[in-house]
Amino acid sequence: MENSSKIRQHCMNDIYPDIRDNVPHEIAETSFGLGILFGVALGSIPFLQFKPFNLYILSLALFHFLEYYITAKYNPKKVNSQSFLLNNGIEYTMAHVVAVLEFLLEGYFCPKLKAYNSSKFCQVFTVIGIISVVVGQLIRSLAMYTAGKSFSHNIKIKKEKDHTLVTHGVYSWLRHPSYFGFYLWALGTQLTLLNPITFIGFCIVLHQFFSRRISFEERHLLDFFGQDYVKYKQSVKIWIPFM
Ligand SMILES: C[S@@+](CC[C@H](N)C(=O)[O-])C[C@H]1O[C@@H](n2cnc3c(N)ncnc32)[C@H](O)[C@@H]1O
Repeated sequence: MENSSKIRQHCMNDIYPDIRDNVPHEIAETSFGLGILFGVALGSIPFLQFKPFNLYILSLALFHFLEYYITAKYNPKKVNSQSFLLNNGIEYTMAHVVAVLEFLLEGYFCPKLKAYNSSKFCQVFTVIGIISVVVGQLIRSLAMYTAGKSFSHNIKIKKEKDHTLVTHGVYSWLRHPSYFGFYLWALGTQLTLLNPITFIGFCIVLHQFFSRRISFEERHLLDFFGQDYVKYKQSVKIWIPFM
């Protein structure tokens, strides 16, 4: 009884996601698909020679699931089927297609380069990659949780009523923590795959992408929050290299 009145109150406060943007069977299918991918990648680790590939698939499935889950839990008014970020632009899809191709080609022609246990060199890079993926994912998810209603996957060009300047928690030591987390996560996936070419490619593409995105986003944040954003910008760094 108490539960149902709470739910009614939430509905009245418009806290629940708009069902028209969250078609239930689509959300169920996507979550199921990501869960299957995660389960297969995890379950087949002991049987496959190229374990870095399993770790890569695990990190991809978890990343896309968490994008929707954290938005749904901490920013439910903004969640929609696109929040999985599976349609994250042609560049994102191409980057991962090229990464998989590099992995497969190098795995075929130079299998020693791809086997985690073939040398100390491979082990060190795989471990650094896994740590980067985990830390990057944690920072990204923490940023989404901390920013709450002020977070949106699309950059806002008009200030919404519930948009406040976030300067606490992870935002007090990184100015764009979700981008920093994504940057670390993405480079970590390429280190885990032991992919030298796409690692360098990701460094260049991500740097260009975030430079453009941050300067556009900050123009609007200055517009929304004026002097408060100027002060914040002066005191907290981005920490993405060369930005
Ligand atoms: C994809 S989120 C990225 C947020 C932030 N750049 C980050 O990396 O954590 C983009 C939205 O967050 C908002 N935003 C960015 N920094 C913010 C801050 N410190 N406080 C409130 N909103 C912020 C922007 O206005 C934009 O609409």
